[in-house]
Parts: sequence; C-alpha cells; structure tokens
Amino acid sequence: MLTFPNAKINLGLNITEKRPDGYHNLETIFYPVPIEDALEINILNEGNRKFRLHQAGLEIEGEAESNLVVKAYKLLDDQFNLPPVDIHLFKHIPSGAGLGGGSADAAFMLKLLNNKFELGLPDDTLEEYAAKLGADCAFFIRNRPTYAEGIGNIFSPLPLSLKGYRIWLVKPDIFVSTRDAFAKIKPHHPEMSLKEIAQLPVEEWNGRMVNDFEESVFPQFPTIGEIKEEMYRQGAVYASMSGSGSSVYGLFKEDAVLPEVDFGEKAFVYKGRFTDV
Ligand SMILES: C[C@](O)(CO)[C@H](O)COP(=O)(O)OP(=O)(O)OC[C@H]1O[C@@H](n2ccc(N)nc2=O)[C@H](O)[C@@H]1O
Ligand SMILES: Nc1ncnc2c1ncn2[C@@H]1O[C@H](COP(=O)(O)OP(=O)(O)OP(=O)(O)O)[C@@H](O)[C@H]1O
Repeated sequence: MLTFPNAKINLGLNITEKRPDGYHNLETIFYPVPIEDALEINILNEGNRKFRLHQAGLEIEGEAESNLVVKAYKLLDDQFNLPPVDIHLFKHIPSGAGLGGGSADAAFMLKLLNNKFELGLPDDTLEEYAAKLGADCAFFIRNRPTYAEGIGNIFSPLPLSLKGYRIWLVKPDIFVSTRDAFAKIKPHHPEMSLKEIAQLPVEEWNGRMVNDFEESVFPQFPTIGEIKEEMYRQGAVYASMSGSGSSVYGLFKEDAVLPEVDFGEKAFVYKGRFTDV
C-alpha cells in the first residue's frame, strides 16, 4: 500500500507568549502544499524482524530507529501488535525547511497502518497518536487548512482556499535551529488577529500577515531575507518564510511567469499550483 505524504507551509506565525515550561504559545495557519514524499508498506515475510526501512531520495540524518515512520509504526505496534512491515520511504521534501516533512511522514504512516491493517481508528484517535510524535504531526491527519494555537497543537479548521494561486518555494542550503530561532524572539500579541487577516484577499496580506521568526532569522541569515525580496521582485502577491525556515515561498497569480533564478547550486526549488483545497 502506497501513500504520498505532503508538506505544509505556515501562513503567518505569531509567537505570543513564553510559557513557564520554556515552550511558546503561538498562532499560525497550516496549509498543505503538493511537495510530496512517497511511502509504501508491505507485509514483511522474511526473518523475525518487526520492520525493515529502505530509504531513497534525500538523505535523512540519524538511525532508522529514529525515523518518524518507524516511531509511528512502533507506537501502533505497541497497542495493536501489528504484523511485521517492509517500509519504503522516498524522501523528496527537504528537512530543516519549516515544511514539516518528517511530521507528514509520521502522520501518513499512522493513516497507512490504520488502512492496511483495518484498525478502524477515527481521525480524532489518529490525531492523538500523531501528537505524541511531534508538534506538527497531528495537522497532517486531516491535512486541510488549519488554524493552530497553544504550542501549535490546538486546531480548528479554517475556510481558506488558495486554489488557482501558484507557489514558488525555495529552500537555500542553510540550516536554522528552531530552538535558537524561538530563543531570540520577544513574544507579543499581534495588532490584528491572524484569523481575520486570513479572511482578507491574499493581495492584502502583505504588511499584515507576519511570520515572527523572520525578525530573528533574517539578520543571522540575510540570504533567506533576500529570497523573500526576490519573490516580491518577481511579482508575488504574498511572500514569507515558512515556520522557522529556512524555506521561503511566494504566492503568485495563476498567469504569472516564474523565470529561472539562480538560488545556488544546492538550493531546493519548487514551482507548483494549488488545486483542490
Ligand atoms: C514553529 C513550527 O515550525 C510551526 O510550524 C513548529 O511548531 C516547530 O516544530 P518542530 O520543528 O517540530 O519543533 P520541536 O522539535 O517541537 O521544538 C524544537 C524546540 O523549539 C522550541 N519550541 C517549539 C515549539 C513551541 N511552541 N515553542 C517552543 O519554544 C523548544 O525549545 C523546542 O525544544
Ligand atoms: N521521515 C523523516 N523525514 C525527515 N526527517 C525526519 C524523518 N524522521 C526523522 N526525521 C528527523 O526530523 C528532523 C526534521 O524533520 P522535518 O523534515 O519535519 O523538518 P522541519 O523542516 O524541521 O519541519 P518543521 O520545522 O516544519 O517541523 C530531522 O532532523 C530528521 O533527522
């Protein structure tokens, strides 16, 4: 059984409070984007191992045991004593990009196991399992435009569609530490709530919808800020860094011409369009 975990972008990200436990309260909108990994499971018939992981595409740091698809399998295996699985993961979504690629794999693995082994778990339960695997994981269970608050874990669906817009996304070869990015922020409440801004036409988001991480990340990594400027130079109606970086996206009108721009040899570049959400 095969599935295609997709990435997300953050539309706006306000860091509002530092909590006594060291984490931060925030508000953001998660929106699915059609940049995809491929994930397949089959029943494993050889040997006495519970799982085998084959990886291709972009490299993922760490041992197989620390891969989120394996953690997702173990979480459900503990509860349901699943058959052994042979896992194939083709990695296309860059990591450390603010695109939630690892979280997507984890959530899609839960959904895949639920379907393959007919566990009958409803979305609410799958979301509870996903939340144990990482901050953004639960979003990918329903995988629809979502307003998130709390530490990024309290969700409500949002009536918002980017259908018809084009997206140009660039991830330069820069690693941003999420922890450091949070540490440099002075939390504050925004003047206008993100939910209200999101109801305005996309053309009116620039200057209103803000990713607070840009303030702490751009001075340290000017290249990331320059990519955002380039998006606006090329005619983006809205551009922003996603999550804590390092990827930057621009949203463009359907008929926009997106030229070839050299963002560096190792940059990941994606051009696509939003369809059915
Ligand atoms: C900011 C987002 O990118 C929004 O999409 C994500 O919520 C971050 O998710 P993530 O990369 O999976 O980050 P995590 O691994 O959960 O957290 C990394 C570190 O960021 C800090 N952190 C994270 C989330 C949060 N609400 N407040 C925090 O202060 C903590 O120091 C934590 O140790
Ligand atoms: N299946 C996986 N795909 C990608 N990364 C994984 C996976 N499993 C574990 N990881 C680990 O998770 C870390 C980052 O994952 P991810 O791809 O979600 O990037 P991210 O850009 O930090 O996402 P975000 O900031 O939006 O949460 C990497 O350091 C990687 O070692």
